[in-house]
Order: sequence, then C-alpha cells, then structure tokens
Amino acid sequence: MSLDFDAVVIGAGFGGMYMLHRLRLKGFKVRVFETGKGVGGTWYWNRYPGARCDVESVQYSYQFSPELQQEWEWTERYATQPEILRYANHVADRFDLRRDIKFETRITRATFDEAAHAWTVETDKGDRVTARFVVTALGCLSSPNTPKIPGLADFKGPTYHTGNWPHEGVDFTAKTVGVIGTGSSAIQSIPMIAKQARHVTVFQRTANYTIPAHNGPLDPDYVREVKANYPAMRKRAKTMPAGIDLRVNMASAVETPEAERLREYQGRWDYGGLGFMASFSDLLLNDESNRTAAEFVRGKIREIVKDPELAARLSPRNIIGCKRLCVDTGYWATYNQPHVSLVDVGDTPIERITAGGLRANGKDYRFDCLVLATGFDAMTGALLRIDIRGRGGRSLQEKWTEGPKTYLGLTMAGFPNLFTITGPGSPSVLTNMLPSIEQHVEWIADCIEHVRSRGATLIEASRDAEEAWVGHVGEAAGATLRSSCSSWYVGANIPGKPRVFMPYIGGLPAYIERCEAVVKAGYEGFAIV
Ligand SMILES: Cc1cc2nc3c(=O)[nH]c(=O)nc-3n(C[C@H](O)[C@H](O)[C@H](O)COP(=O)(O)OP(=O)(O)OC[C@H]3O[C@@H](n4cnc5c(N)ncnc54)[C@H](O)[C@@H]3O)c2cc1C
Repeated sequence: MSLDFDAVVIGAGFGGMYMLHRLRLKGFKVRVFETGKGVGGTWYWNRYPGARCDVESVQYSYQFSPELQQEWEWTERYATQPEILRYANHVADRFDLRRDIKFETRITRATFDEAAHAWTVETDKGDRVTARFVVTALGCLSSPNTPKIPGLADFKGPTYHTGNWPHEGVDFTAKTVGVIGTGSSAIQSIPMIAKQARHVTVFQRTANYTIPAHNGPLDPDYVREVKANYPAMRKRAKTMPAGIDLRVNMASAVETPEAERLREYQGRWDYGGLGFMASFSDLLLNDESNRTAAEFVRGKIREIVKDPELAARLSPRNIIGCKRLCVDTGYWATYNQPHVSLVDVGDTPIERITAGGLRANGKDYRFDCLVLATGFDAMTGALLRIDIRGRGGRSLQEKWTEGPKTYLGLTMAGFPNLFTITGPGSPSVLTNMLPSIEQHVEWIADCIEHVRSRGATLIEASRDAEEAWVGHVGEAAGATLRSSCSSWYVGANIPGKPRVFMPYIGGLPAYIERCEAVVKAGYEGFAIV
C-alpha cells in the first residue's frame, strides 16, 4: 500500500509547527491539518483583551534554534497575545512551514488499519489521507468549555468566549458587561474590559489566587545577557521541575521563622509572577505550609480591596496552587471601581441566562454583552472530539471511560503509530510548555526515525508499560495536595468527566530521565514490528 504521507500532524500551534520542522529535517513527508486560518494555536484563538503569557517571554520561546533566539526581540517581560502570535508567524516564515499545512481544516476521524500498519485520517473538508504515523499537537487548553447553563441561547446580546475571541476585537465602550468565571483568562481580561465598559458584573464560582506580574519593557542589558546564554538556559530549563528557573527555595515554610517567611513571600510578591509558588519547597506537600502562603495572599487582597466584605468574598478558600497560579495586572484593584461588581454563584449556581442578562440567587442581573471566561475541557477535550479508532475499531472514548491512560503521555496501548504531544500523563501544563513541547517533539521524531531505521512499520506501547506509567502518575499526584483539590487538572470543571489528576506532577527532569531511559533500553515498553 502506498501511503500519502509518512506522518500527519494535527494542529499548528507551537507543538505542531516544531513537529513539522523536526520531521522534515529527518526527511519525512508530512502534512499538518489545522482548524484555524493561521498558525499559533492558543495565541491564534485567545485574543481576549489582556491575553498574555505568564511565563516570561524570553523563556516562553522556542529554544531549539540559536538563530531564532538571536533574531527575535521580545518587548515586554510578559508578551501580549498579538506579540506571541507575531512570533509564531515569524517562525512559520523562517522555516517555511505553511507549504505543508492545510488550514481551515478540522480532523474529524482517524482510523488505524491493522493490516497496513497505517492511519487513515479524515477531515471536515472531505479529505481522506493515509499516513504511517499520526502525531496529535492539539494543545492541552484548546477545547473551550461552554457551561450548559439553561437559557444560554436566549441571550439577545453578543456572547464571547475568551478561548474563541473575535479576531476583529470587541469594543465594550458604554456597554454593560457580564463576565462568568474568575480563572486565568478572566483575571487577565476583567481589568481591561473594565477600562472600557460602563459597568462590569463578574459572576464568581470559586475565588482564585493571583500574583502581580509587574510587567514592563524588557531591560536591553538583561536581553543581551539572556541571548548570550541561551544554550545554557535551554539545558537548565530541563533540569528545573517547571521547565523554568523559578528560584526554588528548598526550605520548608512551616520550619522557617515567621518574620523570615513573610520576607520571602514579600520579596516574591514584589518581584511578581509564578515564582511565588517556589517561595518554599513544601507549599504543595504540607497543608500548614500551604496555609501560610495562602494567608499571605489573602492579606494582600485585604490591603488592596477597600471594602472588607468584598475583599472577603474575593479571597480564595482552597489551597494555593490547587489551580495553576494566575499572574495579573491590577486584578484586585479593579474591584475598587464603582462600576465593577461581584456576584457569588458558588453556593447557589446561576439559575438561567435570560434575554437581557442572567438570573442568580433569585435576582435578575442585566447586561448588554456576555463574556464566558469559563476555561477549557483541558488535556483530553480536543483529543476526544476526534473519532480516533485503534486496534479492533476500539475508540479512544471507550479506552478512556475511566480517565486517560497513556504511556509517558506520548503513546497508548491499542493505538499503534499514534503519538500525543503533551498528552495526559506528561508534565505539560505544570511546566513552561515550550521546553515540554520541544522535548516531546524531539523524542517523537527520534522514535519515528528509529522505527524507520529498523525497517519496521509499527510501534506500540504495551499494556503493562502503560498500566505501570498510569500507576506512577497517580502515585506522584497522590503525594501532593493538588490531587485532592477540585480543579481542571482533575477534570472537575466538566460535569461527568472522570476525576483523574491528568498531568504528570513528578517534574520535568524526572520525566525526561524516564523518557531517555526508555530509549536507552531499546524502547522499553514498546513492541516494534
Ligand atoms: C490563554 C492562555 C495562556 C497561556 N499562557 C501560557 C504561558 O504563559 N506559559 C505556558 O507555558 N503555557 C501557556 N498556555 C498553554 C499553551 O496552550 C501552550 O503554551 C502552547 O501554546 C500549546 O501549544 P500546542 O501547539 O501544544 O497547542 P495549541 O496552541 O493549543 O494548538 C493546538 C492547535 O490544534 C488545533 N486543533 C485542535 N483540534 C484540531 C482538529 N481536530 N483538527 C485540526 N486542528 C485541530 C487547534 O486549532 C490549535 O490551533 C496558555 C494557554 C492559554 C489558553
């Protein structure tokens, strides 16, 4: 059987773009399919006001190409969505990627042919192509979650989802706006929406923790230093649990005297960003330690928000780090403005959306525009929207009824020749995603090359290897406070989704070591045919 492609890659975000480049370098014939009209993935879709990265720009960059690193100039400590999208387009131009990407085409089905050792992939545009390998680069946060609130279709004004924002932008001037959600996208966008809107009403189910970004222009001396040391930074990223240098303080919060502990938190707060969670090494291991950090942030909310009753309602009650920590610019202070109000819908959920607003707590709230900052069906959502059929016609949906099962977050038993970039069971969303993506792409490309070099046509994870890895992922999660906490990491935001801690929490270095050991042992846990 002659195949159309060596590999089909699904998605043209940072994962799919690098996968295409890497496989091409090895001489493979590749076709990428992408739903959007352009490259960039997350940064193509999430165009809401205030969207920006929470990992510093110089580190939220590809690290595989020294030339790319030298030529690209980031302007701010945390780049905005338009700047990151420009970067993605620059990468596509530099490596001439577009000629192998079919845009505006969604993959709807992928079926494994056991006799031919190949996949047949079908699209919503009627394409039907065959390939030896399929690599999904669908993203962990790419399937927007629209909650099933009764009456959503009754709303007469415009409704916007932060994860699928209109490309022409939205002008909220003189409008009243209702925002549902207080996750990361809400925390970034509410201060910006409030700058334009006549009134903003925020509907909050769970208060969230956020740390100031202290964003600003990049100091040219700092950029020069970073550029001079990029190769070292790449190596170092892979030795850090989160894929970035958060300057982890190895001390325990509870064993540190209070004055010193508060100094550490204050220093991290003043510096800003995700490093706050690295103030002490046991914040996610010990309830008491976690409480000291959580209480520090609650104290800050009380300082910033003038109305004590409002400050109390904005103060999170769950553990800090339950969800990915947010990084903001002026979030808490936004609530001091008279035209911004907060409605709690945690204990009494929204009853229904109405033609002119919504009804909650027995009260009607009216607004012109509705913003759904309601997040994503994380990690598995985009994969399960494709009808993927492995051996015996068995679907991925059937395989994952009790939660996702993978070997290394990269492959699945029963689904030969299929690879998942940042799949469930890999560190992915718990890290700076760029080094995680690069490590996956390089591992997958090497693996495919290895199969070819053996004159083989099939590689498949064994059930035993998969079970052992799933067990290890669960054990690692169980050792932290995160596993028992209600968040999208465990699918808690999606009704009916199995409650399983999906990413691998053991850290990037341990994960990379395991992936490399598997290769050294001759692709241990795999059958190569
Ligand atoms: C608002 C926001 C901010 C973020 N900030 C950070 C940050 O600061 N640091 C960080 O490390 N990570 C961040 N992330 C995570 C971010 O998703 C990753 O950093 C990275 O962009 C993921 O790249 P990707 O290529 O894996 O996936 P994505 O960028 O999600 O790309 C996946 C692509 O697959 C396409 N696709 C999906 N299904 C199909 C299909 N069936 N057929 C065809 N195409 C399909 C989608 O259209 C999309 O373009 C953020 C995520 C969001 C949503």
